[in-house]
Amino acid sequence: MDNNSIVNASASESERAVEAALRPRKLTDFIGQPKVCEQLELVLTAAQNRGVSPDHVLLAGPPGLGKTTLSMIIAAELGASLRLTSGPAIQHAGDLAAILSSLQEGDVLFIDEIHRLARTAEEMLYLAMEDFRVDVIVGKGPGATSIPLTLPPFTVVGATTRSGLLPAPLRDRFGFTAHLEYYDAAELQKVVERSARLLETEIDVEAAAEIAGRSRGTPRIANRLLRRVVDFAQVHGNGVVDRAAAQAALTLFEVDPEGLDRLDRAVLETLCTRFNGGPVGLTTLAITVGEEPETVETVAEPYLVREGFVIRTTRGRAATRKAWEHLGLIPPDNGMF
Ligand SMILES: Nc1ncnc2c1ncn2[C@@H]1O[C@H](COP(=O)(O)OP(=O)(O)OP(=O)(O)O)[C@@H](O)[C@H]1O
Repeated sequence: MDNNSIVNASASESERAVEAALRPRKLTDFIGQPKVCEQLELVLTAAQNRGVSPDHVLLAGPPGLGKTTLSMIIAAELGASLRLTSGPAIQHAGDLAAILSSLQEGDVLFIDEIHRLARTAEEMLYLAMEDFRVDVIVGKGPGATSIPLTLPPFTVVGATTRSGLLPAPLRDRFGFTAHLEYYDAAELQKVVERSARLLETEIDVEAAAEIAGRSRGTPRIANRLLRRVVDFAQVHGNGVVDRAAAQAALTLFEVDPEGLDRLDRAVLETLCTRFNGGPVGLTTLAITVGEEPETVETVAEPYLVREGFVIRTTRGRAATRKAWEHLGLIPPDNGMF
């Protein structure tokens, strides 16, 4: 088990290319996140009515919930050009200066993983966002001079999975921050049904619900599971996705009805059967499972804790009653429950 897991919320570059076909292009096609959509629509419409570029927008939330999609929708709704970059792609302030100085009036600049910008670039960005100005350094050493360059008005859309890591001065430059939440099962079912339509695949309601229920609140995972289910239905059936095909495909890929995969279940089984439910330290748990502590902590644990299968205590990780019941085991009568 590694980051290539079918239920990993992050995507590789090649997967992003496949995903592009499934992105909603308008705010009205964007499923879920009703508060964010309503707020965003207001911000964009008000700016358009005034004939100005909207405030800078920060999109905060876990991977795979639609931050890149929303940035594209913002540009499309404004009829603006979109420039895409990311924190890790900007190694030096000069890289950012080159992008900023090429912006046209009204452009939308999307900066993914904005919390990973280099410090010098961050400082340049404050100034550009606040005063639409960038100081370009010409020359090197003692002869270097700084030439102020005025930029046309533009809108930065920043995306971050870790808004807590953003320095306050940068956070303050965003006039509007949208917090994306995990999707509920009904919303994910709509995502699956919409994607199936785009993939020209027939899917019944039960199958869409089955996939949605195993998608960990994340559209990216829903779309990935759907692609595997479609493969299964095409290879083993007539291409129509029904509940039996969905269940068989997801069993084959070891994603259970709660969306747990092989590593998640191995962690729970180890906790319950080897350590009587814990608490047990992370390192001991990871060694017993045969994984690196970091993998257990960053890949399996967040979802297990979020869904109430595991709790973190000062003495280590412990299984909850829900974990025992999920594995079909009887919780011990040790006063923990
Ligand atoms: N609300 C939605 N409705 C329909 N599809 C969605 C929605 N949100 C996301 N998706 C789909 O999920 C996939 C991932 O979305 P996106 O790339 O926008 O996520 P992200 O939050 O930017 O992820 P990351 O943080 O990893 O960059 C895309 O294929 C997109 O079409």
